[in-house]
Amino acid sequence: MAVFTEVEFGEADALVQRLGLGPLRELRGIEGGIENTNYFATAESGEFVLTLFERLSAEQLPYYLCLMKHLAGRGLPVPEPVADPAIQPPSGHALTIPANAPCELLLKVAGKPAALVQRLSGRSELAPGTAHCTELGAMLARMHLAARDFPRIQPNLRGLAWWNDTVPVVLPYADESQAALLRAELAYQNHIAESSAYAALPRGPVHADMFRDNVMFATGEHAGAAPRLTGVFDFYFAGTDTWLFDLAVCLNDWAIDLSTGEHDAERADALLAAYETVRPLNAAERALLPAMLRAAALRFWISRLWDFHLPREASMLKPHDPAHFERVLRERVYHPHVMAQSLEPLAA
Ligand SMILES: Nc1ncnc2c1ncn2[C@@H]1O[C@H](COP(=O)(O)OP(=O)(O)O)[C@@H](O)[C@H]1O
Ligand SMILES: N[C@@H](CCOP(=O)(O)O)C(=O)O
Repeated sequence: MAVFTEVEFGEADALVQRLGLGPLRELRGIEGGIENTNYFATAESGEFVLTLFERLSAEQLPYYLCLMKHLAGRGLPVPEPVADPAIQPPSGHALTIPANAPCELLLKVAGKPAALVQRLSGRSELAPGTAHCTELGAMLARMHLAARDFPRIQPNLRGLAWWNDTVPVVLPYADESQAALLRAELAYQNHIAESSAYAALPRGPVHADMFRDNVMFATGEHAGAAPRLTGVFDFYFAGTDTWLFDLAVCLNDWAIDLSTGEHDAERADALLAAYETVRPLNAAERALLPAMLRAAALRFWISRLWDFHLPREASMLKPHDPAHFERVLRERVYHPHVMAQSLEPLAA
């Protein structure tokens, strides 16, 4: 469970009343999550999630919150943040908004930057089948397209620069074989990032952490009904990056056997085919998919090593297992062609 900062009921009540949502009825710390403090907040006018940001700064947050609002406005199942009526949204032409321009969605609670977002319905499916992967793949592609005209730009803060900074920090905790793999993979990813094929990849705002536990499906529908995706949350690792990296993050979580780290071809096929019904991959993306699957595995191996060996204080905390992404990375390095048969031949 992760509540790094305790919030007084009275302070949360004053906030929801100021935002015009009526009195607060209940405030409950949320289990799960490792980055931020989260509470379910039930107010007279509805159900919300109150998030206090523990690592991200007030300069970085407008990008995430405005992206959520942008996507919700385009009909994507994303929690819409509640605006503070006391803050003027930036004016001017949408294309000119700097990433850190003042944002009416950014609040302050217990001295920390915070947001209050709509609570989504549904439940995460931690053992997804092909039908869940189909829903996910189509939604991911729709999200990429819907974010194309989002007017702020902010790099993926857990991208290559962060990997280069953080690998030396975690190396002292790695054994010889792990250290060799971390160094070799980092060198490989730096090499890929300098290639012309990489420069040709389409990019835009991406979620970059769309794991099983950050997606919800409808509950209570009749037995045998096809799964229906009802929400995606936790946009706080989002950033401007390649769409292919985002797809690779999903494949490495939704289409992997969690006990072995092995590729699951059926689920991968379903996810990729659904993605391509909305947005077919181009030739550069097809060529670099194996490299991006490795990049996505490396990214989460590093962050898990970092969280595991350099933990923060928390009154409720459940760390993720770094060894899982070490296994996934080894699988991706040893079996680079597993996705080849999932890619439909390019139309002539
Ligand atoms: N908008 C939302 N609607 C419903 N539940 C949410 C929402 N946001 C977060 N949650 C719940 O809170 C938990 C932790 O949120 P998460 O964003 O993953 O935390 P962290 O940012 O710390 O990783 C999720 O597993 C989910 O149960
Ligand atoms: N999904 C990442 C870490 C972030 O955790 P989340 O609970 O915020 O999704 C991982 O599994 O390492």
